[in-house]
Parts: sequence; C-alpha cells; structure tokens
Amino acid sequence: MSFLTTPETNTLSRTWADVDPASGLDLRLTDTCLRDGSHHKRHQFVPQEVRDIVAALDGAGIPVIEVTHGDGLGGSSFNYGFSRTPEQELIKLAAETAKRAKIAFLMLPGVGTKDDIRAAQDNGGQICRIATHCTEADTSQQHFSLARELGLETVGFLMMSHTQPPEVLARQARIMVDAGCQCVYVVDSAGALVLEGVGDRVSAVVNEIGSEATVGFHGHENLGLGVANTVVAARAGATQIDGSVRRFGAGAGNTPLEAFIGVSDKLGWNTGVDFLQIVDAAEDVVRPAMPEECTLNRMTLMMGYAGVYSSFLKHAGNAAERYGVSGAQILLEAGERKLIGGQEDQLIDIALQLKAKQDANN
Ligand SMILES: CC[C@H](O)CC(=O)C(=O)O
Ligand SMILES: [Mn+2]
Repeated sequence: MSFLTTPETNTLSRTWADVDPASGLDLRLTDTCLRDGSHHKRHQFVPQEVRDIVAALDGAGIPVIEVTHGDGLGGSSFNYGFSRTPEQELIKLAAETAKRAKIAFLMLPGVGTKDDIRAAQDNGGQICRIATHCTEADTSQQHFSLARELGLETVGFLMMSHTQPPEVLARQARIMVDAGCQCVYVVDSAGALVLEGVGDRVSAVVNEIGSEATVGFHGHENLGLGVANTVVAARAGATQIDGSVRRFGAGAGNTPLEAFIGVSDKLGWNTGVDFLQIVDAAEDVVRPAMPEECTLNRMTLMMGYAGVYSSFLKHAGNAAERYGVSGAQILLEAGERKLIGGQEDQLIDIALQLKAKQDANN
C-alpha cells in the first residue's frame, strides 16, 4: 500500500481514535519545546517559563507536553550542559500546572537511570519516552519493562532514522515493542529525511508492528521540511506526532506545531487543538522564552544536508568559536564520521584537526 493511498479525501488509514476512541482525535500531538527546546535554550529554563508555557499549550488543547533536560533525564552534566533548574522540579511544576495534558519525559539509556524514571513518575510524569540510536533498541529493554511495571505509558524513539533503511528500523521497532513499548517513533534527529524517505520508514514500522503498538514521527526543520514530512508520516500511518510551537527545538528547530495544526485543519484531520489559541501561545508565551528564533542558516542547513544530530548545534558552535574554525566545516566532518548522540567530544577533536590544517596553511 502506498503512503499516498487516499490523497483525494485525506482519509487517514490509522487514527489515534483507533487507540483511544473517546478522544475522537485523528492525530495525537506532543509538544517538545520544554525538552528539545532545552538544547536551544542551553538548558536554562526557569520555573515561571515552564508554568506559562504549559498553561498556554494545555489551554489550547495540546494533549501531551514533554519536559526534561534536552538530553533526557540525567542530562544535566559537564558533557551536555548543566540545567539552570533541576529537571525533576520542572516536571513537577508542569504536572501541577496542566489541567488536561499529560506530561511526558525522555530518557536515554546510559544518560539517565531507572531511578530517574521512578522520580519522574513521582513528580507527575505519565509518559516515559526511551530514546536510543536507531540500531541500539536492545539497550532500552529493561527501561520499557520497568516503565510498564510502574504503569507508565511508553514510547520508543529510534533516533537518527535517516541512517538506516526501512527494514532495519522495522526490526529495531520490533525489539522495542516486544520489550513493552506502546508507540515507536521514527525520529529524524538530523532533519535529513526527505518526504518518501519518511513515508517508507513509517510504513515499514507500521507493517511490522501492526496493531500491537502505534507509530509516531518526530521531525526537525534543518532542510525546511518539518511540516511536509509530518504530513507524509501521518498518511503513512503515524498517529502520534511531535513538534514544537514556534519551532523551539534543536538545530533549526522541530516541526512547527502551530503550522502543522493549521495544515491538519485544512486537511480535515482532527488534532483537538484550537488553531487561534495555539498561534497566540506561540507568539505571546513561547517566543518570549526563546533566546532567539530557530532559523535556517548555514549551520542548521548543514546539519540537514550532512545528516548531523540536531543537538550538536550549540556544541559545534562552541568548538568553532573556541578554536577559531568554521562551524559548518565541523558539522560536515561530523556527518562524514557518522557521529551519534554521546559523541559530542569528537566535535572538539574535529575542531582541533581543522585548526591544525588552518595553522599549517598560514
Ligand atoms: C539528545 C536526545 C535527542 O535530542 C532526542 C531527539 O529529540 C532527537 O533525536 O531528535
Ligand atoms: Mn529532536
């Protein structure tokens, strides 16, 4: 079945209402500006910003809001950047503020621990999202078991999905589902996937896991395709969709959720979110909390083009400044080396090599 099965009517082959009929939703949205946006904010969220953003998103009808350090539970460190406010405090505040939305949290095995998951649940987190590189799903098994034992809803993130063909992702999704994952996300961490590249991957995962679990899509804007790629993902069977209001996320940002909501309205897909309210939230509440807009520029475009993990942006920028070399060249080389999350220190190695070359030529 093609992922463009019914373009005339835009009838989705799978909807979120298949899982939760009472919701009546075609697609269930998760806003990640308070987690993926943490990279852009260098993890400097303060309590009032979290309260205001959660209240605005919840009021507009966003059903899931993710809150954690950008690199997930336990990410506050010298390697990834220290949080200004402890993430568990922010999760608690978010859970206390939200009237309808569920609070999700992210964890990467090896960065966070099982105790961090327990603490996040104690603080009101209800959805546990476990992220692994897209060939390493087996590292998530014990975390899915624990999360299910605790009664948490579970989501699996197959990061850097552009690096593997659809059949590999499908096999990795199977590992997560067998371990207790209820929704597997195809995660375009580098914003490097282009249209059919998304559709083929989502379709393969849908075909593998059938009705055992749902499928999600998490996009980045590095080639300007966040909304278009997400429409393709939904047509291919993804029923859970990530994005960030005002694109507040890593790299050039995430799929701009307010734009996707407007597009969904036009396509007749019910997200349950009020377009006018979410546009106001983007402008009046989310934008003031951002250090600057997330934009397409030489660095972020290079990430999409070379296939680089979006959360490397600030690290590459720091290394470029420190050693007086081109940030774009650092990112190109990071793409060549196929670096994955956790290898941030190699950006410094690349910068040192570029500097040595530069010095030799002067
Ligand atoms: C460091 C985790 C990463 O930011 C997760 C994510 O959002 C992605 O891979 O796109
Ligand atoms: Mn992301």
